[in-house]
Amino acid sequence: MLPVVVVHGGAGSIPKERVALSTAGVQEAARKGYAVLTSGFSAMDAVVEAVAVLENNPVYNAGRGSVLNVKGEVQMDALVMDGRTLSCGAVSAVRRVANPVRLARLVMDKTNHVCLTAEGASQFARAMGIPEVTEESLITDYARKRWRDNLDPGANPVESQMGKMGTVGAVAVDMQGNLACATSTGGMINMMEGRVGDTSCVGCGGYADNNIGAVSTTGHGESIMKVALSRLILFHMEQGKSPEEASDLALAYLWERVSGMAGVVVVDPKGTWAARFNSKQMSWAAAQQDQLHYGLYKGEDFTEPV
Ligand SMILES: NC(=O)C[C@H](N)C(=O)O
Repeated sequence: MLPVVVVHGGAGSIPKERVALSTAGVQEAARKGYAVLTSGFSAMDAVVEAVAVLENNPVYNAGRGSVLNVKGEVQMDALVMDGRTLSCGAVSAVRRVANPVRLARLVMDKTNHVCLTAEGASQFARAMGIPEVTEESLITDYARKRWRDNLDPGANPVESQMGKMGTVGAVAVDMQGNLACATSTGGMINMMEGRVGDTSCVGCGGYADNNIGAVSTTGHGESIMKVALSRLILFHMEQGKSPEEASDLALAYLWERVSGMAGVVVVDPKGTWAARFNSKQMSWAAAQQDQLHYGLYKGEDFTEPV
C-alpha cells in the first residue's frame, strides 16, 4: 500500500469552464508527488513538490492564481507538518513569493518557530535567498475579475465566498512509513487585509502524526478553525475510525455546528486514504500502486495508470 500521495485543488463549486483544467492540475501534482516518493524521497519532499506544482498552476487559489483581498492584493498562507517529529512550519499573510509552501518548509527547517507572518515572513524569505516576485506575476485576469465583481453593490459575497475555494494541499506516506501534509492558499476572496485563515494554523489547515494519520483541508477557513477540522478527523481515527469514516463524521459536525463547507484529503500509516467533502465538488487525485485515482463530484473514483 506504500507509498501513497493524495492531493486536492480546493472544495467548492468549480465553474464548468475550469473543470478540465482543475482535474488535469491535480493529476499532474499527484504524479509529481508519486515520482518523488518512488524515487525514495520523503513524504515531506513529496507533499512540498506536489503543492508547489499546484501553486505554480494559475487555475488554483494558491501562489499564482490566488484570490485578491479587499484591497486587490495577494496575501497567502501555507503550512507543512512532518508526522515523524510533529515538526511544523507555516507562513501567513505573506506577499510576493511564488511558493509559500517552500517558505513554510524553511520556517520548519531553519527557525525555532512554527509560523512567521506578513512582513516578518518576507524578511525571512529574503534572508533565505528566495527571490521576491512582483504582485502582478501572482495575479491572473480571472482573479482580478472576481475581485471587481465582488465590489459590485449587487454582488452576493456569501455565495462567492462559499462558491469557489481552490486552496491546494497534499498528504503522503513514504516507503519508510513516514507521514506528512502540506496546504497552501490565497485565502478567501475580498477578505480583510491581514485576515489569516485555517490554512497556516496547525490542526486546522493540516496535521500529520505518524501514529495516527495526515490531513490537509480546504474550505471556509473561519468554520474550519472553529472545529479544528484536521485534528478532529485524527481524533476520530484515534478512536478507531477509518480515514473515510473519520472525515465524514468531522465534516458532518462542521456543517451541523457552524454550517461550514469543506473538503479534506486524509491518509493513515498503512496507506489507506480518503478524499471527502461536503461541498458540491472538490478536485482531488491520489497515486498508489502505480494507479492514479481522481474525481470531482461525490462518489467519483476514476482510475488510470500513473
Ligand atoms: N480556498 C480555501 O480553501 C480557503 C482557505 N481554507 C481559507 O479560508 O483561507
